[in-house]
Amino acid sequence: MHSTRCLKEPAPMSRDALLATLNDAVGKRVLRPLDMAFARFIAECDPTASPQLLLIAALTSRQLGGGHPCLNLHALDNLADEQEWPTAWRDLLHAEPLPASPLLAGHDGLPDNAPLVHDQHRLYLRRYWQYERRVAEGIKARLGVIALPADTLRHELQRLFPTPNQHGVDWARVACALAARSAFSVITGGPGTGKTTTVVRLLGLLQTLHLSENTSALRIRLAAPTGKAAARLNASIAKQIAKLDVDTHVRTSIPQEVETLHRLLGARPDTRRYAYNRQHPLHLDVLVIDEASMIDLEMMAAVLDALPAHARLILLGDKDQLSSVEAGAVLGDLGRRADEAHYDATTAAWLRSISGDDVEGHVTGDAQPLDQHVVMLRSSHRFDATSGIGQLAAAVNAGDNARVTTLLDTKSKDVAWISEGTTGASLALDGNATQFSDDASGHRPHGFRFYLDHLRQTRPPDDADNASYRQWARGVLDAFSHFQVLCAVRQGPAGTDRINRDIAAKLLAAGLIESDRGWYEGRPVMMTRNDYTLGLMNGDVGITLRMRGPDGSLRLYVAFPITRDSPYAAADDDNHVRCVLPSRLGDTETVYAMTVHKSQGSEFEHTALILPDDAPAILTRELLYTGITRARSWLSLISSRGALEQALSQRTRRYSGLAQRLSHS
Ligand SMILES: Nc1ncnc2c1ncn2[C@@H]1O[C@H](COP(=O)(O)OP(=O)(O)OP(=O)(O)O)[C@@H](O)[C@H]1O
Repeated sequence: MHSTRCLKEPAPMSRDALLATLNDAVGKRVLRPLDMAFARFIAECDPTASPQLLLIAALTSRQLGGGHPCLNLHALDNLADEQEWPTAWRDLLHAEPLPASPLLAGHDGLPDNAPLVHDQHRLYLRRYWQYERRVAEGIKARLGVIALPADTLRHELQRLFPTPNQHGVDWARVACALAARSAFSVITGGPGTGKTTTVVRLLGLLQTLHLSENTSALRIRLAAPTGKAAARLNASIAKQIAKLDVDTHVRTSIPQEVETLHRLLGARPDTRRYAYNRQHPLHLDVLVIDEASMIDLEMMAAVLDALPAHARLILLGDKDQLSSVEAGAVLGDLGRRADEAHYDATTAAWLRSISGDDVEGHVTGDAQPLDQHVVMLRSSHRFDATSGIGQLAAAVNAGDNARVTTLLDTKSKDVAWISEGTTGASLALDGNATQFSDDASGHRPHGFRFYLDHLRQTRPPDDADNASYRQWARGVLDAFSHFQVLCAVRQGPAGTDRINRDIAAKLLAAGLIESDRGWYEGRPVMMTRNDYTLGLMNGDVGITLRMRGPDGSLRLYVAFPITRDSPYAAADDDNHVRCVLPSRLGDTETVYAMTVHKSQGSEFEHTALILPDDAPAILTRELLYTGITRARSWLSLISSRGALEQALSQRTRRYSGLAQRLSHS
């Protein structure tokens, strides 16, 4: 469509006729009611606004619903096909130039009250244009090189990486070296590639370098986008700090507490504003954010706004995972060139002299400043060469259909493929254990019977104290987190709604739960919205348990795991459980099965991933990869061959201008 844009006149169409097509599109779910409302708002604000302007307003708004911060005018053809736009719109969109209107600002953002901004070949709602610019500016301001004492750096790197690397370049060492000399770095890699281990070494290095010249330590904060991800990093970081070979005062100056980004920034109920911002920056020198693939554009803008100018930002995450639920694909944009690395000759020479790593094979002529701040960790220490999960994840990432098929057709110790005959609910009780080859260690995957048996077998006596009940609740929550069913969609025969109902019915029939409706003991629920009053966030998972109330009676409560930094974490209680009456919980849903999107930031010993046959558009390589990599020890994949092939053949694409803004820094 772009190639012909300047050749045609817009097809005549009245505003009313256009608004009628928008209305139709809402009926067909091509547009959201919100997009229609935005077009109407533009029509009301500017009685002269052309039909073309109203249409691009609706489409730009619609893009946000699909996670794109902008409407890419160079991709109109693709979008029209993907999103099934009516043909009546196509002619209108061919018109060039875009109509002049006080409601449409240029790339300088003027007029500054215009709700739409046209920058290069992209159209934005102003708020998202501002976020993107602020993110780009915040990152660009940190792309300089920090001068470091070379001898000390060399010596400390040798101390942190004492064993010579057998496989050429030690990417963890490269990550530490490059991140040490800059205020912005991205460390990306798949599951178990050593991101946490590397960042702990990096923090040890930064703190050692700093303390060699200063008396007070660097103020370091660790954060993650969700409570689950924060809790996971909390557990792994503590282990890695204990192993770190640095002086004791350096080790004790590295924090172990990981907080959620919302809490770090001081989120306030019912507002998008945070307590920490440009006017009131955070009190820190180094900020590490894990699971950065989950950070959307708006959140990243808020983080960069709140970061003091001198502070370093280190992002950890897996660039190949699904992007954030909200608009933007920040880590994907930042890491899009990470596979090849694209270092320049200066970076390569510096690395050779400092860490001894030879990255010559990753030097390219088109190296960009951002590339010098991105390192990809390339081998998994969690999945060995025989691990089905590890090999499958790699083959999916590469889109290698033949390899995926070979791997799935071979019986393995940790992957079972069920291509027909079950919807997934039937394996939910016992976890499909018979489908896996024997594990030499005797470990077996479990299903939901595991936590429900645990619930019954470890229940405290009626007269037990509150602490015993909380300890019990923690144990049940831990047992529940062993197994999770993941679906690609919510609706349809393989969607979470249906699978949750089916699983509850099976558990009821097996006598494992007392009801499959309303609130019953054992019911797992997920928060579907942030509740700042209760200190619970969208995505938090709790389990309904009969527990002791303040009046001593036993009642149903929902027990949620909370992070140590939560205001509800009792100092005298290591169980970190928050118990809430079901009647106080607003939006929740049953969560034997959750969507892959919601599972980001979590891992389960055994994951059952169900792909639908009736929702091909949703199936992408990133979704499949994200679902597979939620499994730590066992994966049951329930999918037809067709659904798998569909997922492998499609990529998730987010239209954004961030990469381009950063490419000419
Ligand atoms: N260079 C290494 N050599 C050997 N083992 C390592 C190395 N780096 C990390 N490990 C081990 O591999 C495991 C995974 O490491 P780590 O938790 O740092 O990876 P990650 O990328 O952060 O994982 P996740 O996917 O859970 O975020 C840990 O047990 C860690 O001790």
